[in-house]
Amino acid sequence: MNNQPIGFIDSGVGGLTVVKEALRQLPNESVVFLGDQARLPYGPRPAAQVREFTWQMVNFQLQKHIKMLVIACNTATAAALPDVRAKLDIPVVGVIVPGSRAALKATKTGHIGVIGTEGTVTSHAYADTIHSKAKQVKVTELAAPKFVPLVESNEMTSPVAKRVVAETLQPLLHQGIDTLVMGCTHYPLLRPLIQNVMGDDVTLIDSGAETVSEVSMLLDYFNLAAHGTQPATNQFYTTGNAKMFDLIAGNWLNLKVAASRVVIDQEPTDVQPAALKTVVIASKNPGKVKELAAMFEADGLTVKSLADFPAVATVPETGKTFEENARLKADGYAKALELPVVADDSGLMVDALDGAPGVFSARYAGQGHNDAANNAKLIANLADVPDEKRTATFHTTLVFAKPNRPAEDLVVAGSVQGRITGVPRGDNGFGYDPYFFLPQLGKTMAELSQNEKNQISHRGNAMRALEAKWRDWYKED
Ligand SMILES: O=P(O)(O)OP(=O)(O)OP(=O)(O)OC[C@H]1O[C@@H](n2cnc3c(O)ncnc32)[C@H](O)[C@@H]1O
Ligand SMILES: [Mg+2]
Repeated sequence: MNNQPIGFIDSGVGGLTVVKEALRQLPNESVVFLGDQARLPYGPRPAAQVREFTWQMVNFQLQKHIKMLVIACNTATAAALPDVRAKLDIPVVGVIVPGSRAALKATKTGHIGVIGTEGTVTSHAYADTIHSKAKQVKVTELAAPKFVPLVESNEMTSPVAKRVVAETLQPLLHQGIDTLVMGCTHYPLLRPLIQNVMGDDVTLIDSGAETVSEVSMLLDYFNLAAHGTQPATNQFYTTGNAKMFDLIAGNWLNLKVAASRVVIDQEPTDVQPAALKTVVIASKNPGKVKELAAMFEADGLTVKSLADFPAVATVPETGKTFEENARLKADGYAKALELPVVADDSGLMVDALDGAPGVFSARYAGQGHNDAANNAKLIANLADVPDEKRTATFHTTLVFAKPNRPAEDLVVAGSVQGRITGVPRGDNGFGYDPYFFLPQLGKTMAELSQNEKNQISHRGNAMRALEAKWRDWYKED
């Protein structure tokens, strides 16, 4: 009997699929989980580097006095399990043998498919393990390098994920494969998509979940199981972004965790692949988010908005200018989320109303304000103003902020002139768009497509100013 925790390590959040199964099957056991999100994905890295990183995680876990170690990562298991097992005097469990065993049990056709990272697939760890037990079984291995970035950027159900999964798995179809090993602990988070492409006749093997049965057996064999007399305690650590970690754990695994960020290597880590970089558009206005997202997505960044972070406290817009408010929002949310943030403060300035509603554009109608009420108030206030005096300007200030470094904010602005009509036109856009008439086009802003609006709008102009500068600014560190 032993109340010390079991250590779990992975390159990212994928290993949590194993932890979740452990919490279910072994509720008395305490868990220490460490994900090396700052350096994922491990898949494309050389085996020697994966081994080095794995040892850094192992050393962190040893300081937590673990009684058993689970390498909840296929890439790390393939690269480092024999080495780690040889040097530690506690039991060390990998995910490849349990996954292989379960696949052998499930297959009837004798043809097993294995999907994994490049590292796992080129090591042939699954094929070798399966063949060491049953030579006649056919094994087809396929690398799915795009899956881990999808999961780590919280894109599990997006149309992109659907397309990537369908395209990746094509080579495995119509070959007589009746069992498919999800040879990466991130993949169970894509399980519905994978099952959908492979068809209901194919049995999916969750190698991580299978591993927990092995852990359970070893606890008994070595007489290491917890007493169950005191409540289990679970600790979660990441080398990356703790908020993102908690979000994925909560949304997808229903695990309420509050991860802590830790540093396990003293050397500065190398740059994360662009696909894993995230920028948050700190706005609650879906119209704005839609207009701003395209620019960053085109650069391969993952774009989030405040809708992805429902728990974050709203930053009050107490500034007197667009810039003050945009800075408040950008700095406030960047600090709270520990991520790069773009904030937009914008509004309509009507000359006949001395620049109103200005920074109060969103709240013009007061309590219970919304677009319709704001527009109604605007039109009422302009009732006696003749057409030629109804000139107005839309303005946007954009502020790009890095976490905890407000002094380095990147600030740009853009505007567009027009006239406030009496009769609304068009269904596109948002806010005051149906009343904002562009004489040169003979249309209101709401009669333009998204693309057309971006070409002439205040936000489009500000985005072009940002476009010219942000990459250099973003790279500086
Ligand atoms: O603060 P966030 O969460 O970003 O969202 P918000 O809608 O409150 O945004 P602001 O505080 O910057 O207020 C801007 C208001 O100005 C108006 N507005 C800004 N850009 C507009 C556009 O492109 N078309 C129409 N109305 C716009 C609209 O009423 C917005 O609610
Ligand atoms: Mg606002």
